[in-house]
Amino acid sequence: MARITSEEMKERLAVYFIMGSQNSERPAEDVLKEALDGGVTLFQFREKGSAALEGEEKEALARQLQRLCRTYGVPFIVNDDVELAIAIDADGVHVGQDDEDARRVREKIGDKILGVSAHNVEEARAAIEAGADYIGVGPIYPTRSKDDANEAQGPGILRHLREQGITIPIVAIGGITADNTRAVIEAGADGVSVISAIASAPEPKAAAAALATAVREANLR
Ligand SMILES: Nc1nc(C(F)(F)F)ncc1COP(=O)(O)OP(=O)(O)O
Ligand SMILES: [Mg+2]
Repeated sequence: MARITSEEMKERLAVYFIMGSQNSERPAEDVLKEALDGGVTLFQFREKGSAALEGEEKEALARQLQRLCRTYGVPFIVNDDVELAIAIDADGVHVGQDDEDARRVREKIGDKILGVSAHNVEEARAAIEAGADYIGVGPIYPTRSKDDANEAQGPGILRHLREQGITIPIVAIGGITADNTRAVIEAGADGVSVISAIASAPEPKAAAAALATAVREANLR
């Protein structure tokens, strides 16, 4: 299997749903199915928080959600846990600045998708050097989904990265909704990643569809 192309990566980043067992009162599988029906293009399993599953329970949930994504042809990305991603043959991993070194992760995962969090030009350039296929930039707006999140940066960081010649596929993260999606796409993001905008929505399918429409319309401008 070859590395994903930049063009396909950008398409996959359009509506990037992220969740784990702690992000909804409902079973994760039910929420994910509705999100996939609504048009989610990429999924990240992010199992974090004080009551996060561990060990066999975490792997069992990962495999369950991976199976669901496979039926929709949507790539399955694992957050932080590189060993789990390899054990279940996930489609990729996402690591942040405080996780395993991205260069080391690239060596371990071969051609799988590698996503890296970046907050500035230096971190973006380092991620590219390390072999990232995309970078997650944010939090763009205040978020309640990550208790150790940095200060919200606003869409300006996206514009700044593009002005500094960063051309790697970028997904915006942090407080993203269908209402602010146009601003982040116009500022230079290729897609949006969300947790609560879908996982906490009364209708995850409609929420995913609204995000997909907002990204599509912003790209037409
Ligand atoms: N999980 C993420 N996914 C993305 C993605 F690009 F995929 F949208 N961007 C950023 C993060 C944040 O990654 P990190 O800084 O390690 O914190 P955590 O492990 O708590 O998520
Ligand atoms: Mg992390």
